[in-house]
Amino acid sequence: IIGITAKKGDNFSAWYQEVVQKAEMVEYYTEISGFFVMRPNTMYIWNTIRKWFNERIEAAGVEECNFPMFLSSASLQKEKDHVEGFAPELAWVTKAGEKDLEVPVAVRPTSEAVMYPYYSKWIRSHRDLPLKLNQWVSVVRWEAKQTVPFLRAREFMWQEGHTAFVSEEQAGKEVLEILELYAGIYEQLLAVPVVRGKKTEAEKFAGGYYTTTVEGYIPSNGRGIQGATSHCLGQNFSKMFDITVEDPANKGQKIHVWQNSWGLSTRVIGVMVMIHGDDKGLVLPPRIAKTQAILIPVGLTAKTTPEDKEKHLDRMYELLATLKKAGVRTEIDTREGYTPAWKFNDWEMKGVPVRLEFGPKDAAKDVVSFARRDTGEKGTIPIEELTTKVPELLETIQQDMYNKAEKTFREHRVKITNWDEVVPALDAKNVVIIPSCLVPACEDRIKELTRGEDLPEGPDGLKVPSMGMKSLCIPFEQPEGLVKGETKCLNPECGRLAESFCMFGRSY
Ligand SMILES: O=C1CCCN[C@@H]1CCCn1cnc2cc(F)c(Cl)cc2c1=O
Ligand SMILES: [Mg+2]
Repeated sequence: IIGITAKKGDNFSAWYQEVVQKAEMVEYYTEISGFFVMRPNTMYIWNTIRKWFNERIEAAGVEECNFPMFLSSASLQKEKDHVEGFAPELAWVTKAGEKDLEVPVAVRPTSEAVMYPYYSKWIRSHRDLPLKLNQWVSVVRWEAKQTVPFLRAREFMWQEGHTAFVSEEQAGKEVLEILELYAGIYEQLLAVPVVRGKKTEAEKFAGGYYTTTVEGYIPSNGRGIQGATSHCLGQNFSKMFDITVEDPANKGQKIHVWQNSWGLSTRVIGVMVMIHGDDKGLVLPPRIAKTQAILIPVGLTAKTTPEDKEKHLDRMYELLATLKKAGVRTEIDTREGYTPAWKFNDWEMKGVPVRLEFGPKDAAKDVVSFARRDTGEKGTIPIEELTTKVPELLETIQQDMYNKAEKTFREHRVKITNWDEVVPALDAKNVVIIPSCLVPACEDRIKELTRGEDLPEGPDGLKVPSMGMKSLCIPFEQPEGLVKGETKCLNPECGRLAESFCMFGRSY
């Protein structure tokens, strides 16, 4: 049988793996585990994101570059303090052909160590600032954990932006501008709501000064997920890599530049699949759908004469041309030997937002029958209104998908000021927002205190997460009710004063 066999509600991970393969988005690269083939349906989405993002960062003065994919252990040494935690993820090339390399080289897991020696060479005077470069590449991190398509892979595509400024203020301003673009990719293209905030000291990028983040929520398992990050690196890397300019204020003095780095990866596609998909398969937000509408002939039977069939199909090709001219990415499915029902299933599995059925009865009434993929709603559209009604319908679907996901996230983001309500809230698939002292040791203790009892292996090894909760971010949008100097950190064993409300959750 075609279609998805796993049910999203009872075996989420099996459902997810089935959907991304049967919707022809990825193949598992069975030769080497942890790697995936990105197919055209995925690349269309990634390229739509890339166009949208590039347009906006170019307008902000960011230029494109492409640095080598290998880095030397010497340059890695410069950032050894925070790299040691990552060392197990580094992939090394030690041989060329039969010969050992004099000096092994590492495959880039991120490109600071590759790029910043050149930032040091290029940036001499404050007139060389701001320097703003971005590259669209893939990186390798030899993950030890179980890999999952899009969400955790040993090689993934991303963009990494690396910028340098003369002052903390200029850097700080850009960090937030980029973060807002990341939120835009999620909310405007992928119809996925995100919470904007700052990572705690425990969760930030250790090599940086502070990390801002957009955090998503997966209703199926109640987990939080990091969506993309925009870091202010402060002067940490300019001190490691000697990136300085003359101080215009007083000669002979050097200023270490203030830097940012920001990245968004193909993980965003996995988040979109998990949130919008259903038991029929993928549900694509129209703005990123390669095919927005699929025209399917119906009502043509053995009794239909060849002339009538040809006349009918000719009319459908006219509809196809009309819709394409109106800017609707439309295809027509005239495959012989497959029933309309089979075709409906196939295109539903691939997540096409709108199905357009056209049969002799529709032709007689000069209408086209439509079916929405997201809600299943059906109806008819007069043919002369197609070029306005179908684009409108696609925009309605885009907004409805976002609003539905936003409501779900909002309803599962609960403010809690009584510790005893925390674990029940997590077990009810919520993320929580609690008063927190933001101290790393307190977070570690909270993780231990909130481990659920290990649920028995669910069906087919689906373990509902019972791990403890991690801090996800300190939301820029703070709830009411925290009185500085009075409200306590919610961790009953802590006793410190609360600094901010902090969002915590079981997470990826
Ligand atoms: O997150 C981003 C956005 C784009 C540019 N980079 C930053 C920081 C990346 C942190 N990070 C993340 N993962 C890493 C893995 C590694 F194996 C090594 Cl050696 C280093 C790192 C590492 O520094
Ligand atoms: Mg990692």
